[in-house]
Amino acid sequence: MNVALVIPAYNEEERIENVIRTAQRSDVLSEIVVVSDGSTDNTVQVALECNVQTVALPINQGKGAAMQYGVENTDSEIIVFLDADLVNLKVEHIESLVNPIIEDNMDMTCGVFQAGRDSTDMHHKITPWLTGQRAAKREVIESCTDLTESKYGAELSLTKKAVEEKLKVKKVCLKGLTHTTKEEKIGLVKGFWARLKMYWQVISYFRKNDLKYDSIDAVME
Ligand SMILES: O=c1ccn([C@@H]2O[C@H](COP(=O)(O)OP(=O)(O)O)[C@@H](O)[C@H]2O)c(=O)[nH]1
Ligand SMILES: O=C(O)[C@@H](COP(=O)(O)O)O[C@H]1O[C@H](CO)[C@@H](O)[C@H](O)[C@H]1O
Repeated sequence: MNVALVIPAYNEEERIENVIRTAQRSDVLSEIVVVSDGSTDNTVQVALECNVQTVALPINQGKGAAMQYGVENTDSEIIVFLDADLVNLKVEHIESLVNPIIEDNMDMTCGVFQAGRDSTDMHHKITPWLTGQRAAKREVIESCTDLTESKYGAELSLTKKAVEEKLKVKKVCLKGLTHTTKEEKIGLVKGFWARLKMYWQVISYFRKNDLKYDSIDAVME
C-alpha cells in the first residue's frame, strides 16, 4: 500500500526542512507532498531544495484547502498529514501513525503530543481531536467534502466523519513531539490574533454542523 505524507505549509521556511528531512528517512512513506498555501516567504524553494514534490496555491486559502490540494496531488491509498512546524519529529512518530492502518486495519489515527512541552501537551490533552498529526485511508479523507471551506476546521471535519461512520480510530501518543506556536512564529500580538481566528474557525465549524462536544471527544478515548 502506498503512503503519502502531505504537509500543508504557510510561511514555514524556517521550520519545514526539519520535518521533510526526518520524513525522508522513513521507510513507510512512498512520497512526500508539500503544499505551500500562498506562502510569501521561501517555503517553496526550501521544499524544492529538499527534492520533494511541491505544489503551491497562489494565495493563502487556509489549512483545509492546503490539505485538500495535497490529497488531489497524490494517488496513495493512505495519507498522513503532518504540520510543517513540528519540533523533535522522529521517524518512529510517522511509523506509529501509519502502522495501525496497514497492520490493524484502522481507518484513522490521531497523534497527540506527550512529553514535548507543557503548553502544547496541554492543548492536545484538552482538544486531542484538533490534532494536525494524523493518518487515514484515502476514502475517508475523500468523503470529507468540506475540507477546503472549513480552514482550521478541517481536523474537525475528519473527526466528524469518524463519529458519523463509526470509523476505527486509534489515538497515538507522540512522545517528545511539540510544535512552534503562532506567537513564537509571528510575535505575541499577531500570534494571538491568529490564534483567535483559528479558534473562531473551529467554533464556526462546530456550530454550522451542529456538532456535540461529547461525541467528538468520545472518538479520542
Ligand atoms: O492558512 C494556513 C494556516 C496554516 N497552515 C499550515 O497548517 C499547519 C498548522 O497550522 P498552525 O501552525 O498555524 O497551527 P497550530 O499548530 O499553531 O495550531 C502548519 O503547517 C501551517 O503552516 C496552512 O497551510 N495554511
Ligand atoms: O493544539 C491546538 O490547540 C492548536 C493550537 O496549537 P498552539 O496553541 O499553536 O500550540 O493546534 C491544533 O489545532 C489546529 C486547528 O484544528 C490544527 O490545525 C493544528 O494542526 C493543531 O496542532
